[in-house]
Amino acid sequence: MLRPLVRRAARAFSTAPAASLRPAFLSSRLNVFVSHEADPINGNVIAKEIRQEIRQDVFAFQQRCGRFPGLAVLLIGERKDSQTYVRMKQKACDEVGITSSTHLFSDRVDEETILDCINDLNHDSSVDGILVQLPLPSHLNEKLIIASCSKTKDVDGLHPANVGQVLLEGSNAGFVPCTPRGCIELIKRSGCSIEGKHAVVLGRSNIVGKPVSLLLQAENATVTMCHSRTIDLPSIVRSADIVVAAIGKPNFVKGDWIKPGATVIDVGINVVDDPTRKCGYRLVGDVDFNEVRNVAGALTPVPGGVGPMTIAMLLSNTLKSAEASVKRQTKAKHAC
Ligand SMILES: Nc1nc2c(c(=O)[nH]1)N[C@@H](CN(C=O)c1ccc(C(=O)N[C@@H](CCC(=O)O)C(=O)O)cc1)CN2
Ligand SMILES: [Mg+2]
Repeated sequence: MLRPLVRRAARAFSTAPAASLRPAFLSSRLNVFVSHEADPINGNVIAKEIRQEIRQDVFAFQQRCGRFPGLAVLLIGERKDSQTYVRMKQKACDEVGITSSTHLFSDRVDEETILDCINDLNHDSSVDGILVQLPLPSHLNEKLIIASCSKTKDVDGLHPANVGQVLLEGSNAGFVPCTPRGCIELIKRSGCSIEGKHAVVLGRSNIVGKPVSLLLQAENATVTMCHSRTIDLPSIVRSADIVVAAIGKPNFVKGDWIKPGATVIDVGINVVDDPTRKCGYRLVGDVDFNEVRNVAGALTPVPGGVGPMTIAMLLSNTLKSAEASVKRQTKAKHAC
């Protein structure tokens, strides 16, 4: 039976060595495989703790600087999932005291209108962060639109200058993309040290696979990046101490691919039919949770794993941007 996530969550915060370090093992005396259920890494609980920390820092910022940090989100088109994520971002901003505005556009909007809006936001001193919700309708040039956001307000960390910074600086970069940063936080807070470990990343997207590989490498993991053309994926995954799955295929990673005791981070959010539910569907990750939980040392669920961390990291990046903006203004004042 699945252990309740909330009951197990305390372990994620504990500074004591987590049970995630206690792998499934072959008992030397009995020489039998002792089955072990993975520690669920509770992203909801960890993200809530982070939001509480951010809320305190936001109010301290307001006391010091006389204003709240501001985030502007552009939502283009009618995708239900994007609408949900943008609503979640607004709610999280409200909770921590970040001022948020949402700019809605029809899915037939022309590129010029989007670029004009971004240009206005680039010059609006009450806006510290600009985020363009992805994916975009296919007629829009995603690269151009992202690159048109000021790199000093790119709280998604997707502007080419910020992508380059992650390559050069790892987690010390100005804006680290939210989902990859959330993955690293979850690994660390689950009690798993990254240094010296073999990390296998499934997927090579710009938004997750590539940056999370760089961050893991910067934390001194030995990283193998796998993708749709990788030969014999299961045997590579089997050699991993840490697996990050971001391949976009429901229940793709199976239990017998996992080294006993490994830490498994599931980035996938896939919708599958479920006639037993009123809504007719449910969300599953890229990892076959029911199989992998019997082998892994620690495992993120979907929902309630990486997703909530993405939003917590966005709030953190927005506050960071506001602080950097105030620093730049103070420096410019003193230079006069
Ligand atoms: N500009 C961006 N676009 C997109 C990003 C991004 O980081 N920047 N990431 C994803 C979507 N996303 C945020 O935008 C996101 C996805 C999922 C969640 C989340 O918390 N999911 C919940 C389940 C929610 C549900 O019930 O539907 C969970 O996993 O528990 C947050 C943010 C693509 N686009
Ligand atoms: Mg891929």
